[in-house]
Amino acid sequence: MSQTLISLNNINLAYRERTVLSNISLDLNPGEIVTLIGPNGAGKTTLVRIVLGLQKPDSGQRTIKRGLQIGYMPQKLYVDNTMPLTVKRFLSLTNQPVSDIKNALGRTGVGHVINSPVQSLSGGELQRTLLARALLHNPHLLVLDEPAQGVDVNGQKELYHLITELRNEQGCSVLMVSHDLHLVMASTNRVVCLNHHICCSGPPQQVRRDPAYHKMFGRESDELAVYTHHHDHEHTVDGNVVHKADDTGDTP
Ligand SMILES: Nc1ncnc2c1ncn2[C@@H]1O[C@H](COP(=O)(O)OP(=O)(O)OP(=O)(O)O)[C@@H](O)[C@H]1O
Repeated sequence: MSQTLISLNNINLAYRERTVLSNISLDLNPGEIVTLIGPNGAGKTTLVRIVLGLQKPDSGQRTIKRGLQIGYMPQKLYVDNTMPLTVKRFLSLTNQPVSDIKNALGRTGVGHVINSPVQSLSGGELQRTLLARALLHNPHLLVLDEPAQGVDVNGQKELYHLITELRNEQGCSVLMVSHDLHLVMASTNRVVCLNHHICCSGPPQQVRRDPAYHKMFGRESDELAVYTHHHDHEHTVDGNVVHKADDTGDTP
């Protein structure tokens, strides 16, 4: 993996015998924006935690390029409402100089919130503050877990556009989790559809025509894509794969 930033090979993980991740192999390459999509409980955050090295898989290998800097934007931020915490103080916990904090907030479009309490931020301001925090580490890889949550549709488009701009400026790679393929289409090089295992992956235009993608997102996805094959497997409620008895083998 000379060029690859992080490589996952045959990752498996179960919680109390419930399969959460099955046979996941994934390479993250320089400069790529990779979007992980999948239904609630599909294992996206768990996979992100494995990528970050915060969670150990039951089996499989994670290989990381030496010296790789990762900036992480978590899905949720828990801040005690009784604890006074300004954005400046919150970002100072990264031990970065105030000038860098100001620059990062300015770059994500929220320089004006530097002295505001974190608890008072709007959904969009909070997401941009968390993005600024991830940028403070000058990352080679930005890992963003649902970066546009709590943001209205126009704000989401702007945020995904900003993520692409940051990738272009900084030359970093991006791994992000999203539920909205139609919104991330323009900002993504590769989509990985996860439902405990990788159901399909590829450029967004290809994935949105994939029957596995339709199977996963149901009627909502019908407006976006056209069936060309049939899906070769079903999922039980606990996410395990059951191959169809009459499968003819024309898998996507
Ligand atoms: N520490 C844990 N102990 C037991 N089960 C867990 C643990 N962490 C996650 N799980 C379970 O693993 C499954 C996958 O969770 P995960 O958070 O990775 O899904 P997700 O795809 O990110 O979901 P969402 O889209 O709702 O955020 C869920 O059923 C969850 O309840």
